[in-house]
Amino acid sequence: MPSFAVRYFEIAARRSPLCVGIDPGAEALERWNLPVSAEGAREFGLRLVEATGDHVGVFKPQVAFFERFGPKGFVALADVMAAIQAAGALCLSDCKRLDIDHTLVAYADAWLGEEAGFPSDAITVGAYTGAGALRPVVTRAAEHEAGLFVLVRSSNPHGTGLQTARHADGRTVAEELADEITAFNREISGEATGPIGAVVGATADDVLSILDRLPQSLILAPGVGAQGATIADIARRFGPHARRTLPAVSRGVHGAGPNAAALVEAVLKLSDEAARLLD
Ligand SMILES: O=C(O)c1cc(=O)[nH]c(=O)n1[C@@H]1O[C@H](COP(=O)(O)O)[C@@H](O)[C@H]1O
Repeated sequence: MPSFAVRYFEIAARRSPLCVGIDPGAEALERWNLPVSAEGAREFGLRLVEATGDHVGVFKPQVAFFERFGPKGFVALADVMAAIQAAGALCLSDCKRLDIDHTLVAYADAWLGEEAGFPSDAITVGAYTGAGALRPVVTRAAEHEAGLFVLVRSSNPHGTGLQTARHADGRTVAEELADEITAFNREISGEATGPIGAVVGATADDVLSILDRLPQSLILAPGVGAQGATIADIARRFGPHARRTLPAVSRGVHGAGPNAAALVEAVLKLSDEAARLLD
């Protein structure tokens, strides 16, 4: 199987570079006249994938919105993941796992590879325990041609202080993490795009020095739509790095629902902007 990056570039060219989030929060479920339950979350995900699946390259189910319903929520998540796969799209499971290396092995078992509980094309992870702690999950991702997206610069205002704090050598915490990601990617993939991507919010203004340090990473850019950023903001803020960026949109798409035609229209409008502005 080709690497996650190769699979992404292929489907982005054929369908869209957009990453559509599946976030069945209570407000979204009520808007779609669905019960706030595991069944409602399942229906929400299945309808979104059914309506837009032909046009979307990557779906990103946010695991918390399923996990909140306990075991039934996890069954619902598995059904939605199966629908994503059946639609020929990539599944980026937004589970944001984070721990010491020993425990991350169990998370890798849960999310990466055919034998995993929730086999995903890619997942999101945190790195507060240090990039070195990610090694087992990096190894697993590389073995299974899966992708990892490490949270480097978040889209929310609360992360700024922590992520832009400076080391004695002058690099910010986010820049140091970016360097470590690139070192991993070089080790695994030589000069090619590696399995380790980065999450860099579309809302942040100070990201070029981070992106310059991530030449071999795909970039997941949440914050478009409900959090106030636009695709044009990504083009402006990310500069030459925009062409390997997945703009991530959740409420900005499903807020157009539940009507299927309106969902498709929202996806096509954003996809068209992304194809024009991010290339
Ligand atoms: O990793 C993420 O996807 C993520 C990182 C981040 O810094 N900010 C952020 O909003 N996200 C996720 O991206 C999605 C954004 O949703 P919307 O604001 O509705 O488009 C949510 O699922 C968030 O959990």
